[in-house]
Amino acid sequence: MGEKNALTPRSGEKAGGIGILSTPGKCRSKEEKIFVTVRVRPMSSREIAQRDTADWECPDDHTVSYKQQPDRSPYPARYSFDRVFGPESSTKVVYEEGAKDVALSALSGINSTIFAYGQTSSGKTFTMRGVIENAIVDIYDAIEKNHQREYILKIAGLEIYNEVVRDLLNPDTGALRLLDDPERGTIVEKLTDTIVRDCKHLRQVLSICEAQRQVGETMLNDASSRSHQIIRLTVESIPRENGNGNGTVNSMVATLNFVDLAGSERASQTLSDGTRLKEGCHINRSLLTLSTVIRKLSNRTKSGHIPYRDSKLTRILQLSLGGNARTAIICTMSPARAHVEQSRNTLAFATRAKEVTNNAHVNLVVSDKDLVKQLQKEVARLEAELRIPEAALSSDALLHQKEQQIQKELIRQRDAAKTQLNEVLAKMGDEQRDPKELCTPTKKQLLVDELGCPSKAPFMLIQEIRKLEKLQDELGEDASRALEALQKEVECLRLAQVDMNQDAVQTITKLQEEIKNLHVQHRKDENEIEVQTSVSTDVSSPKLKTPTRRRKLLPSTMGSTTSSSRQLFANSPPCSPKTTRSALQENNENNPPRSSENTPPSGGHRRSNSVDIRKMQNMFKTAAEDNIKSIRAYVTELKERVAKLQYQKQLLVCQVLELESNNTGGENEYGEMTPSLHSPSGWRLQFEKQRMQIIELWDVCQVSIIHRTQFYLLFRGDPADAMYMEVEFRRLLWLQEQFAKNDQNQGPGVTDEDNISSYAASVKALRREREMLAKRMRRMPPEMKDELLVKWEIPLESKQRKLQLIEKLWTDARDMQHIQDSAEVVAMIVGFWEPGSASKEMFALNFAPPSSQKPFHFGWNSISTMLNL
Ligand SMILES: Nc1ncnc2c1ncn2[C@@H]1O[C@H](COP(=O)(O)OP(=O)(O)OP(=O)(O)O)[C@@H](O)[C@H]1O
Repeated sequence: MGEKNALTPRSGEKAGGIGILSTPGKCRSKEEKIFVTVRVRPMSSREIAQRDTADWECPDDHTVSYKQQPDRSPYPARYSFDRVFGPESSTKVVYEEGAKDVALSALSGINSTIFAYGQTSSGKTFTMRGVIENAIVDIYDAIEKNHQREYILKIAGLEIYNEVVRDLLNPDTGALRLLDDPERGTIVEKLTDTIVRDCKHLRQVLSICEAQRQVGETMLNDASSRSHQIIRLTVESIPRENGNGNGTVNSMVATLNFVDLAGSERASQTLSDGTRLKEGCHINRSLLTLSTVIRKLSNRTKSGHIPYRDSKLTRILQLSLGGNARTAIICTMSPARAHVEQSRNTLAFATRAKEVTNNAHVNLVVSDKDLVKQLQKEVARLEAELRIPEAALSSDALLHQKEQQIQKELIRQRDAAKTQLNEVLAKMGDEQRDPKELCTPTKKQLLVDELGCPSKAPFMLIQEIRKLEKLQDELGEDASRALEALQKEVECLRLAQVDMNQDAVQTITKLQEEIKNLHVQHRKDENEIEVQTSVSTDVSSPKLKTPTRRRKLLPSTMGSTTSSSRQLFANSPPCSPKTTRSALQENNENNPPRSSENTPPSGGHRRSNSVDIRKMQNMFKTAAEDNIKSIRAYVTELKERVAKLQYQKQLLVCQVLELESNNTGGENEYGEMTPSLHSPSGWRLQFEKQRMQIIELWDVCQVSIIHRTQFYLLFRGDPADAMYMEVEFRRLLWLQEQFAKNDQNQGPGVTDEDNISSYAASVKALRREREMLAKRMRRMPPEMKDELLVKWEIPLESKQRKLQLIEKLWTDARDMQHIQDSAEVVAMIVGFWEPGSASKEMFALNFAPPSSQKPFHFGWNSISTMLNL
């Protein structure tokens, strides 16, 4: 019991949070087993008179053993418990060593229960009376010694008689109802709680309870308790100093239950009938439920329903049985041989009870008054925060600061660009207006100085203009992006702070207005620049062409003029996925990144004058983070829509093909006559032939062998498959054509990575797929693996035997047995083949070259992934 003192709370411990302050709070809970002791009473005079013998003995403080144990008895001869008290043990010792620690926990805010269990006349009432008396003395003693806290004790008494709950302090109320409280568990409605004045008053109240309890005479006990009695002490305490210094008053509240159960009895032994028999039935039934609850709790590994609700006793004691309470059970037994069977039952119950774990914690409460005070403080604090714009609108202020920084930066860059442009235009204007002036020594010299070589001047000027144009474009894009992102951030903030005070709302509105103005101002400025650009472009007569390669690499919104990018942003609602971030993302995902490698160098201008996109992205990253999910969902949805459209398109292609074939009167594209598709034999022939062609084309185009397997196993000759066959055939022809074209065009500097539809890239992809399948073979059961190796004639001990096997698959397009076997092996490895599990509509009929498809997608579920869109 000593280690359980660890549960004693420190004084001034704080409750978890405002939400639970009005009800018992939860602090430092600890799992702890029920403390189980056994008390063997002396032989009663009745037992002695009947010449019964004492068959039980207590060899030590933890063991009780049966003296007359037969050799082959199914029962244990010895039982061990936390403490065993022999017939000579006094009740004081039983209390001190078996109940005191638990009883006094209530003073520390921990719920506690002590109950006596045993057969009738085994000494439960005798023991509990002593335990209660000793506990009262100790409780008052402890209260007197504790000068730091003030205690209030309340007492209530109830009995459960024939499954009816009665108030022992107010018997006239009749049957009491049990109610379920989410915080406190089961509560007894209208149970009288009497505030105890002092120890003497407590004893008086206890005696009233005792007097009210149902007692009757039975064959075994002259004063047998016919009901379960629960005496409930409620111990509340508050620190005398009234608070812990931080405004929270720590009240603790705990209940201490003393439970004196009615004893289990056998009608044969008690020779009861009539009323006693009925009582005995109720007693036994509720004790049986208690026993079941204990048994189930003791075997928690087999989680299951705990039937607390099957009896009033277990409902009321629910917290004490596996819940928020410390519990001690004192099992009483007679040593007499006549009761050996009942005693064994008691010991079995005690053994199970030892395994039940409770989870007690200190219960803290804050009175309503204190709670109101605390909430008032919190409200005042929040109000004060809202009144101070800096504090309440810190995020707003930060945003404003950012916006100002960006604005400054944009203005600075715009001015720099303008100045440069003006300078260049001035020089050019001078040149055009008065060519002679250029020949004047000063001006000519100036230009020569500036450009290095007079003969290169026009070319250099064009270069300068080109750089400026680029700069303007970039600036415009950057500004649009920045403003859009800013607007979005403000919008999101506004939405999030709808409930903010009026000040905040006004500030936001003002900020938005400012941004709007800035946007208008920016456009105005930009228009000016555009006008100047067109002037400069006109002036520089040779049309400046962006190199084709660059145009191809840059997405339209990045590579074209600012107006198109503005259009994109302008069309997007602020919080739709198509905001700045998504636009950037889409560009990044679908196009090569705009890195220094892909963007032609624009001198030092970009570095020095352009807005740092990376920096800006980082600035807005946080705000955009939340939007990413919706962007992804949006993109996925788009992909799926595209996939569906693609599929619809393919169906149309098939219909056209069908019409074509009808129009040509059964003549195929090779000028051969095809058998009628409407006759089964005709279709079969056509199918076999087309399948052969497809298999050969797969081989030629180095198509994924997983794809081949899927297709081969799915389309087995059903006439309804005609269009799928045709589409696959057309697709492969197209691929073959593409490969031929690409291989012709492929120059020495172009790698396979550049040219994803090259034959070489497909070969590489197929090799990777084979390697992956070889790795995947490891998951197969060894016997199955060996069987396959043998079948495919791979030596079992050879190196890389799995890869050897995979490399043999799908290699002979003309051998149908080989194809069939290959398909089976691939399907087995990938594990996707379950006949009937896949629909043909889900099949990937993609016109993308195989090398650009992701080869390792298993399963048939996602159209978008399968179509690789
Ligand atoms: N440890 C003990 N030492 C001496 N006498 C005892 C002891 N335990 C019980 N007795 C006596 O045995 C008798 C039966 O005890 P008690 O009424 O407490 O049994 P019980 O288990 O409460 O029975 P029931 O379930 O029928 O109410 C009483 O006369 C009591 O005084």
